[in-house]
Amino acid sequence: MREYLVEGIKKIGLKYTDKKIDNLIKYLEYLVAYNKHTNLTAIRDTKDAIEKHFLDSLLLQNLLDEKNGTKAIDIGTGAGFPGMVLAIFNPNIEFVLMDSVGKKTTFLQNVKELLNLENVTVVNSRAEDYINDSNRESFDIGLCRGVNKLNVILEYMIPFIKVEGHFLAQKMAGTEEEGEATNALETLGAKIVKIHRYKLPNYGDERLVVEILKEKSTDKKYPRRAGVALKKPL
Ligand SMILES: C[S@@+](CC[C@H](N)C(=O)[O-])C[C@H]1O[C@@H](n2cnc3c(N)ncnc32)[C@H](O)[C@@H]1O
Repeated sequence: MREYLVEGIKKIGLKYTDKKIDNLIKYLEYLVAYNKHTNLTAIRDTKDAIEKHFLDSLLLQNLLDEKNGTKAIDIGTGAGFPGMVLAIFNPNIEFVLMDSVGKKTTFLQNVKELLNLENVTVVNSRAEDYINDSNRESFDIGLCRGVNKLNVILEYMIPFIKVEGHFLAQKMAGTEEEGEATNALETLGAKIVKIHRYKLPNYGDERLVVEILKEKSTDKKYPRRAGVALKKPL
C-alpha cells in the first residue's frame, strides 16, 4: 500500500519526505481499523481510501503551494479530508479541522496525538456557531469537500477568510453549481477566479477545484444562524 500511495503522489508531481509518507500510512491504518467499529467513511477498501481520500486531498497541494498561506480551515472535514492529509504534508501551515459530529472530531484528535501534529487544531462545532470576532476573516485558505452545494458552503466559509484569501472548494465533475452561487458570491464579497480540472492519478476520475478569491470584507450578519444557509441558501 505504501508503494501505491507513493506512486500516486509522484504522478501528481509532488515532492515528499519519508516522514510524511510514514505519517500518512499511520493515519490510513488507524482510519481503516477505527472504521471497523465506528462509521467514519463509507469507503472501506484500503486502495479506494488511498485514491479517493488521500490522493484526492493531495490534488490540492500544488494550488496550496502557490497561495503561500499560513492559516487554513477545513469545514466539514469528516474523517480529515482534505484537511488532515494536507496538514501532514504542510507542517508550516496551521490547520483548523472542523466538524459538527463528535465521533469524527474524537477520531481526528486521536490522529493529531498519534502523529504529534502541532499544526492541527480540531474543532467540534458547526461552522455557523464557531465564528466569533477573533476568528472572523482570519484564514488565508478555506477547504471544503463534499459538505453541501456551493451556495451553502460559501456562507459557512467566506466569513472566515481574510480579504485577498482563497477558498479552494473541491467538487465532483458534473455538479456545475457555479451558476446557482452567483448571488452568494456577490453578497459575501467573493468571486470565482478559476475552475481547475484534475484526474485521480490511478483511477482517472475527474475532479474539480473551484478557486474563489475573497475580494471584500463580509457583512457580520453572515453566516446567518445555524441551519439557515442550508434551508434558505443565498
Ligand atoms: C459528506 S461529509 C464529507 C467529509 C469530508 N470532507 C470528506 O470529503 O470525506 C460532510 C461532513 O460535513 C459535516 N458538516 C455538515 N454541515 C456542517 C457545518 N455546518 N459545520 C461543520 N460541519 C458540517 C458533517 O458532519 C460531515 O462530517
